[in-house]
Amino acid sequence: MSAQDQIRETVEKNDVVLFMKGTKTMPQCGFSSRVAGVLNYMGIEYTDVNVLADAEIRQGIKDFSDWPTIPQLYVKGEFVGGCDIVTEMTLSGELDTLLSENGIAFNKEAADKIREANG
Ligand SMILES: N[C@@H](CCC(=O)N[C@@H](CS)C(=O)NCC(=O)O)C(=O)O
Repeated sequence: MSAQDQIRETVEKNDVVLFMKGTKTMPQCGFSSRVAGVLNYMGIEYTDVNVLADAEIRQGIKDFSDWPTIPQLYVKGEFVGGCDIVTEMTLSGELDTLLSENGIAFNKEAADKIREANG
């Protein structure tokens, strides 16, 4: 299967996917660590894809989204953004809305705590 087919299948079969450097339990880059940390803290179930394990996926995900960097978050097959966008969306409450609209469970109190701590 080509890298593009593999990526498409992954984002179609899993509600929330984070393409990242390292894993959700052992991130290997500060940007990936920040996004995984938010998702972990908010108790969101997600699939992590370590792009450092596969050079074709690392390049392929940039081509797939036409976005030059990693991490990349997908919800229900749609590209959401990287670290800056996910951080902004967390602080503005837009991420809560997006998750709710897509029926993705998350811990609202934890999301509120992130906002309180960064408000
Ligand atoms: N501003 C970016 C920061 C992410 C970033 O700069 N990632 C770099 C360094 S980890 C990257 O993916 N470079 C391409 C690569 O390593 O393949 C964001 O919001 O996600």
